[in-house]
Amino acid sequence: MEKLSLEDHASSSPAGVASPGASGEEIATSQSNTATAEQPDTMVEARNTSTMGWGLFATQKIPQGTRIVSEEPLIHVPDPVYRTQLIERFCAVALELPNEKIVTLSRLYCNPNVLQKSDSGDILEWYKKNSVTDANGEELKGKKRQEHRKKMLKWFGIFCTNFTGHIANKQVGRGVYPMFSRINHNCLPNARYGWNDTIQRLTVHVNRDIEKDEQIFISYLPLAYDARTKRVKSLKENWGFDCTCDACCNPLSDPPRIQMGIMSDLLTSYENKDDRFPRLMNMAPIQSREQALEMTTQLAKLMRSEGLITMELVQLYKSCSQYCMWLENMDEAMEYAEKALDIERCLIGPETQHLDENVDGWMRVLAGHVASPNA
Ligand SMILES: C[S@@+](CC[C@H](N)C(=O)[O-])C[C@H]1O[C@@H](n2cnc3c(N)ncnc32)[C@H](O)[C@@H]1O
Repeated sequence: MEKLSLEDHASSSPAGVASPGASGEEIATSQSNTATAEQPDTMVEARNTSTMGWGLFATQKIPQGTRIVSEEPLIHVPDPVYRTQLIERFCAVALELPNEKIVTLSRLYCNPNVLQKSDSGDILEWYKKNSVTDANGEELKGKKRQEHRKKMLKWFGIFCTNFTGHIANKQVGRGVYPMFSRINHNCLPNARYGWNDTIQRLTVHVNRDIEKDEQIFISYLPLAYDARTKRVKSLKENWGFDCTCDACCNPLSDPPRIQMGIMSDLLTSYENKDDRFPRLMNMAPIQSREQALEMTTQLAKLMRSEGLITMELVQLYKSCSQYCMWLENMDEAMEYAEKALDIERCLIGPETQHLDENVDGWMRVLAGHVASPNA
């Protein structure tokens, strides 16, 4: 794989600091982690940090593109239509979980902000309609039933704090993963996560070389281009913390992100043949494939110089490749496709059959076009 040249913007937290974490409980991550051939279970471990509760740390140097986590869900809840349905489904699934899984779940962090006022009442309603039994099959009554209900509310809070979307066994749902749940946020993440439908696992890959004892970070936010104030607000509202990452503390990191956002919106306007955004911004719209190629190349360059190695970058290189093909520059089309493939492999690994438009598929289209250019 081509070495992606990145500036090292890593923010690392002190390793092994003995101070109370968000959850304040000891965990043995190597037990909860499902190791695979690609994932030695010694490569990363959860450690307490001084400011972020638990975090995931590298126990050794890790080369860029390495899969550091590959997990099956601890719990899977089918996607609901509304909140009450989520609670009903969660309670039903949680009740069936084997004890060791409940123990693992209950050790994870619970962000108190995630629970809504109505949740406690909705759980009470569920308990009114359903019988709950103990390990011997005897129905829980009175105080025991009440205690169980309180625990259920806590487990639900933990679930809401840590779940991520997935498609387990062809069913769209939400899953909690023990190792993944310990990864903190950074607006300049050094890792990327995603559900891999091909191998039916949640995977995390590092997007640059990682030093021993460095903390692993993902981004909790969907878009890298958002400005600092927007990111800080969203993280506070949804995850309950004040982001103090380098990008949020340094006002100079804002102009490139804002610039990237504008470039991305201009490109979207061109692709959608909708000039409202450039008119609103009083900017010249993109008018030709040559201009679109130029702007996409610049945007990709800016992302790389900022250290943002994300799936957006894969899409940008793929678009560059597409524009080059339309402009009948097949050599460059292939070069951009290879760059896209390099980054896709780095962030997902080779198992990408589940993606509708993976780069392998695009390369086959390119090869077909070279074989019969007028097809
Ligand atoms: C999914 S958990 C991550 C692991 C968590 N730190 C733990 O102790 O298990 C998400 C929570 O971690 C904390 N967190 C994540 N990133 C953080 C950051 N950059 N700064 C401070 N707290 C952070 C917040 O409390 C957030 O709600």
